Amino acid sequence: MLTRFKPAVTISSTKLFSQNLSGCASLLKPGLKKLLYKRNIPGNSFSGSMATKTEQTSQRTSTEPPSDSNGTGQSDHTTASPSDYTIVKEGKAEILFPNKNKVFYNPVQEFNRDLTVAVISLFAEEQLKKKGLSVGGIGLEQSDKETTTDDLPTVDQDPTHMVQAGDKCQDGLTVLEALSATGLRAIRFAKEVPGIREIVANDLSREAVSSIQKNITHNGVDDLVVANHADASAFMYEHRGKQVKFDVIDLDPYGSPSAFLDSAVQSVKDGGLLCITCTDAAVMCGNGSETCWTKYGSMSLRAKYCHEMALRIVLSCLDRHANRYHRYIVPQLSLFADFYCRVFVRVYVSQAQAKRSASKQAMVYHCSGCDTFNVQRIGRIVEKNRSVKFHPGNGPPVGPACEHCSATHQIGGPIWAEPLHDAGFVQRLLSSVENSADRFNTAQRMVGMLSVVSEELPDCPMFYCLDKLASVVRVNCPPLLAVRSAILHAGYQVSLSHTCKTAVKTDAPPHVIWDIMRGWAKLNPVNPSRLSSDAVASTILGKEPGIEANFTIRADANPASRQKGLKRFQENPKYWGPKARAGRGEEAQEDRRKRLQGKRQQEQLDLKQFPCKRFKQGHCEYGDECRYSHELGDQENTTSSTVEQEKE
Ligand SMILES: C[S@@+](CC[C@H](N)C(=O)[O-])C[C@H]1O[C@@H](n2cnc3c(N)ncnc32)[C@H](O)[C@@H]1O
Ligand SMILES: [Zn+2]
Repeated sequence: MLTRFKPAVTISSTKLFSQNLSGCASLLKPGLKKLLYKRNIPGNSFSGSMATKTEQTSQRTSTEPPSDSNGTGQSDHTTASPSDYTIVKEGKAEILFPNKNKVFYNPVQEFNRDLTVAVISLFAEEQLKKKGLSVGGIGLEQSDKETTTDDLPTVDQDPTHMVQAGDKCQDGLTVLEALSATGLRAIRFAKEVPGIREIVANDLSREAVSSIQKNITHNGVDDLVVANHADASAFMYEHRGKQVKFDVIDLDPYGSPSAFLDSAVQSVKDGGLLCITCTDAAVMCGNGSETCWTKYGSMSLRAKYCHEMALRIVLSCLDRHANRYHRYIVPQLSLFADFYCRVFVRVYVSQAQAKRSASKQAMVYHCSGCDTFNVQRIGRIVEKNRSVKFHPGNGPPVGPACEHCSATHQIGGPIWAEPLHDAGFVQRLLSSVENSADRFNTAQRMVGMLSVVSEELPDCPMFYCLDKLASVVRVNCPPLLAVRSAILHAGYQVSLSHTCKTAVKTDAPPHVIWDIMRGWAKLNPVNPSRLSSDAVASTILGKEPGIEANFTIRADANPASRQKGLKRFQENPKYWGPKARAGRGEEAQEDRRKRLQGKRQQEQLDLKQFPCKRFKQGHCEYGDECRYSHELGDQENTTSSTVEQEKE
């Protein structure tokens, strides 16, 4: 059983809570009056109409600042000295971070938090517009005048209708940061997102809630942020059904969010926004597909497109959770950054729309020999006149063996096969960040990444990776622009993916891609001795191409984000990676991590300087995974020049 509602206050203050606060408030000292008023907010505002007395009491007590871990019943902010904390500044927030590492904080995730502030600001802007209010300071004032998007009314620029960050807005958003740790995110939302009515910063750890409370006071956001001590799932379940729900829920757990998804999809308002982080990317990238199955209900694959597939697995899982409650998702933005997935999705209620979800999900047939992939939708919709019929998908799209190399297929999924992003939303987000870059420390990276995202082909799940295509057929790696041009010359579309800098995302069927590689191999002949022992390469190159590839460089083959020289694919930040959980011999682990950071990678790099003997002799079964170099002679030059071009 949960113990979260166990009051940690003295009996006299608990008694006060059970009385009518407006009646007794005048008897209290001003400071205490403010504190009690604040604690009472969740019960009143989330219940919308009138919550039952029991509900109010339990919610109020759940927001009590917890006792310290030594069980004195006294919140440790009354006893701690300033030397117990390090001050961390991020955005407009200043966080007192406990030196004992009892509470979680990962500085590397600043990009994640910046992005979330930008996304929620834009979401708030769109929601408030419907209520005749406009928001200031998020870089959209100009574009608002220029574009009237969606079904939103135009808002006059009357200053009395203008909402600023930091001010409480009665018509504004209710936000739940369900796994808050220090409260950093919640406090940043309070200070940087305009149009906030209330934010609940929740955590299960007593130390964390104590830290949140301290930081709320330190930042002077008592009127906007409430600390709450509860299990996130239980708290969200309390706000499903007829209870008034949250406009925005942020989930930023240790590892997988899977345990929180069912409650999250139910406790967000119709049309509300979920912001979800997954730092268990490894399991979604094929390292433990059985674990991926237990957490997300999908099989992951070890493939070059695995980071995009990870995003699609999370979205698939979210939509399937939502469907159980006649809900469905619409992704706004889905990013793979550094070592984690971050998805922003809106959740809507509609039984009719939820029925369409099977046709938005797909299985992936991945060739174990040449990495060709085929996507198979699970459902099929036939619409005629006004009738809509739902059928199982037709398939499979492949035979028992790969038509290109004769190897067998692995089956991955289900994955989300619809677009990862809402193009309009991404465009407006990009404008907002460009026009107010000084709001964010990581603005440059945000602009670069959002620019690549805005160029991604929306209807082409997954992609090929240029170096992998080349290594499969044992040719030197063609320049990215040459392959992109060949695809365009053949009459298909092509784009990059924000998840991989050598991605070839295209609507061209696999046989066209292999024809292009055959064409490249004709221009750059492969040493026959290399082919003789490689069944995959010799099978693919043994077929005559159906089309003649044209590698003449086209101007439209160079994406705008690349021409502009934007910061699109950043190097891993220092000490990157998911941080260890708080309070578990953390210091030692952290030190160890810093000591070892990059060491293994360095060792790998060192070995990569030596040519692989097996590869030289014609066959290395380790392929891309080999610790030694497979880049020999002229190959080396072409590959590095491709990378150089990418860096330009
Ligand atoms: C990764 S940290 C959150 C970091 C924070 N969002 C940030 O940006 O700095 C995860 C937090 O979730 C809390 N937590 C873990 N399980 C929980 C649960 N079931 N309910 C509520 N909080 C939980 C942990 O105590 C920890 O503080
Ligand atoms: Zn194959």
